[in-house]
Amino acid sequence: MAEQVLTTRGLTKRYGHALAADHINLDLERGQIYGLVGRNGAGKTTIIRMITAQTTPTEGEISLFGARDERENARMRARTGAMVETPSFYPYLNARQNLEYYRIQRGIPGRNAVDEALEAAGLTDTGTKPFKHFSLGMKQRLGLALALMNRPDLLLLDEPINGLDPEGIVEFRNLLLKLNRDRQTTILISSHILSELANLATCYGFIDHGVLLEQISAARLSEKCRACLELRVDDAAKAALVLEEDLATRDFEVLSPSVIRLYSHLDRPGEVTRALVGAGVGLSAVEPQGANLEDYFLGLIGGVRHA
Ligand SMILES: Nc1ncnc2c1ncn2[C@@H]1O[C@H](COP(=O)(O)OP(=O)(O)OP(=O)(O)O)[C@@H](O)[C@H]1O
Repeated sequence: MAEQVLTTRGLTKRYGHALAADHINLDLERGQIYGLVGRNGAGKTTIIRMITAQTTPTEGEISLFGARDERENARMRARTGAMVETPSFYPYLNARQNLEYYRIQRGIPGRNAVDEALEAAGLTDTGTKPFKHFSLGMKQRLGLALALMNRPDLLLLDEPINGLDPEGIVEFRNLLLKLNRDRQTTILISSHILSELANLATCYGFIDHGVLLEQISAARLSEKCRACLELRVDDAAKAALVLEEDLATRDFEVLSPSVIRLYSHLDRPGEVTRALVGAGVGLSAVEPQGANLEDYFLGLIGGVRHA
């Protein structure tokens, strides 16, 4: 069985009457990259801050690496690294000097921790350049390096991609994929833009108004977002037979006795209509469908995107 890295049950945070996180149940297994997706103010930061113990939950439980109580959790937190707010770095110090400062402050043994972290964050060639001259992408990578200095097994990243240009996003994504592959680091990463996490997350949790609306694997999500023709028929079993025998396709799903999703013949709806009607199937609609990832998320929260 895969190792359970993080479990939350009923995790709740209340600020006055407002529920920032409402009974959140998360399950992260070793090696997963979990994308926590929600609009600004949905509750992502609050959840991450409860996991890192920067904020106390109003109610609910957290278990890191199978810990059974808060004392064990406190020990297990040494196996985590987090980047929640952009850390404050010294503007006149370079990447290495900034990390060395934090290494000593946090009591992390071994000077090679700094070199390893710089390497893992793709920052080995910044030389003597002071932090104040770093691009946003470099700043974010230094934040990542800091979170990696203790070689964490669980990495918690709050909106690390926010504001990066497309090239910066790809670079950051590749760094995380490499960490995940080489060290089996489990990653929880939040974003308000679902597509930023595409090709990265292996599992998604969609959050809105503090509520975790859905957890879904990346494979299942891309299946759900696959382009198709939705056929509304009077007899799905009979229609399925026609698709198999007359159109020689099995690439469809019967959703209900009257709805079929056909993933082939996308550019030939006329052919599909002729075959079904010709075989006596009552056909009331043939509709091209296929949400992209962002549409799926918006459909789920039922709202308009907020900037
Ligand atoms: N310290 C606080 N006091 C009062 N309300 C807070 C506090 N921190 C967060 N909130 C509220 O809790 C809700 C969730 O905020 P949170 O920062 O967790 O959302 P988020 O999804 O991380 O959004 P963002 O990306 O904008 O930070 C918001 O309505 C926010 O105003």
